[in-house]
Amino acid sequence: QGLVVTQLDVEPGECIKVKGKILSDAKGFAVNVGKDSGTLMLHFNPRFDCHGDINTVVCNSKEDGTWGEEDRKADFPFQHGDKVEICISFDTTEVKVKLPEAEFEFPNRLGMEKIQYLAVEGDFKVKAIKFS
Ligand SMILES: C=CCO[C@@H]1O[C@H](CO)[C@@H](O[C@@H]2O[C@H](CO)[C@H](O)[C@H](OCc3cn(Cc4cccc(/C=C/CN=C(N)N)c4)nn3)[C@H]2O)[C@H](O)[C@H]1NC(C)=O
Repeated sequence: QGLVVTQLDVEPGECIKVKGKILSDAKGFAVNVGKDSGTLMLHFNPRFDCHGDINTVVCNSKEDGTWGEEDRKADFPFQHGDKVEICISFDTTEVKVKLPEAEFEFPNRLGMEKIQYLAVEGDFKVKAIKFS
């Protein structure tokens, strides 16, 4: 189990910054934000080699424990061993994942108005978390 932060109150326009390092033999990692583990605004899941996906960012939402439709992104701006800084922000229509050289968007399917939960899972070593 990775880092889990609960009792957050992140509002639209605010930013959650996760700094860390991808393991050198990473198969995949995930950053989840939402209400709790069963209700996710965004499951941001870069896959190097897992579930049959190679170098693919898979995004999804989860409502009361049920996954939504997956959204596979074209961009894969990650490499084994990379130090990454991921900024997550949202508004009522979409959630954005900003990296220094890439940006991903995903619809705010559940119309969530605040983020109360953050979890980082898989082959990623969290160095710092910043809320701004
Ligand atoms: C083709 C067959 C049917 O279709 C597949 O059906 C699978 C099951 O539904 C989906 O997979 C599911 O997709 C979900 C998103 O939609 C979640 O990602 C879920 O994972 C949840 C989960 C998270 N976590 C923690 C975690 C997260 C990241 C890395 C690790 C560990 C790395 C291990 N490191 C090693 N070993 N070095 C661990 N555990 N489970 C995944 O199982 C596939 O996408 C889907 N594929 C396609 C093409 O449609």
